[in-house]
Amino acid sequence: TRSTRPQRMLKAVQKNATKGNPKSVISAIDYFCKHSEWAMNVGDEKGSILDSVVTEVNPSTVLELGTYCGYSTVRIARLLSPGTKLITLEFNPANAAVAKQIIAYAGLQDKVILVEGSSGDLIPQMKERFGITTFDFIFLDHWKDRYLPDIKLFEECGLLRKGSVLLADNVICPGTPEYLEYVRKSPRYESKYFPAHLEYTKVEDGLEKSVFLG
Ligand SMILES: Nc1ncnc2c1ncn2[C@@H]1O[C@H](/C=C/CNC(=O)c2cc([N+](=O)[O-])cc(O)c2O)[C@@H](O)[C@H]1O
Ligand SMILES: [Mg+2]
Repeated sequence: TRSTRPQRMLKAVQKNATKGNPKSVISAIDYFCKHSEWAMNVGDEKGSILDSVVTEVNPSTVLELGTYCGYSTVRIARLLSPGTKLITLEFNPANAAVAKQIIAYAGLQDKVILVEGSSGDLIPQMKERFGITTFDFIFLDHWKDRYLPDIKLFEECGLLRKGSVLLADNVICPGTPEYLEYVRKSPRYESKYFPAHLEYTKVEDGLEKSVFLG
């Protein structure tokens, strides 16, 4: 049977990137998406904004919703201080399998805990399964209609503290209007929009950074 796009992306990484070199893995995926097949990675332009926010926050506890092929997982994990791990949630086993291999190719497997399952089920388990009290940094990049229910779940589960940073991809395209309205209107968040473009295109998109005020 024909291969899948994530499988072809993995092949491109294995062919064009250098094992153990996260930067080369990121470049190989961006090249694949620009010259072979578009894929829904956060991409290089928004990825640079992601990098700057992760560097600024320098988080000790990190969660990513929607691993997909692991592109943003690699971007984030390569910037974490020694001993810090990021938890990433992915409910599609085929995508998780590809992401696992891409993360390992980058040499970042010791900095990543990839959990198969849905955010709705797993978020309430974070404390007991991973000994998390609160998250310093959360990257939302999963199904867009899950952003709002999941941020409310974070509040209900007491997983946010004063200063927790949530960074959401695609708030313009495909768009997350209900989430955007919530974080911009709620007195419990200080929100800021970072304009950019939909990965590998000229279509407007951007990231919304929301700081929990406690
Ligand atoms: N609740 C959940 N728990 C765990 N994993 C979950 C999940 N919901 C989705 N996922 C996984 O996250 C990925 C989906 C991302 C949706 N992004 C998108 O739909 C998307 C679309 C465009 N686009 O159409 O231009 C551009 C983008 O940057 C995008 O992120 C898939 O791998 C899916 O299996
Ligand atoms: Mg996205």
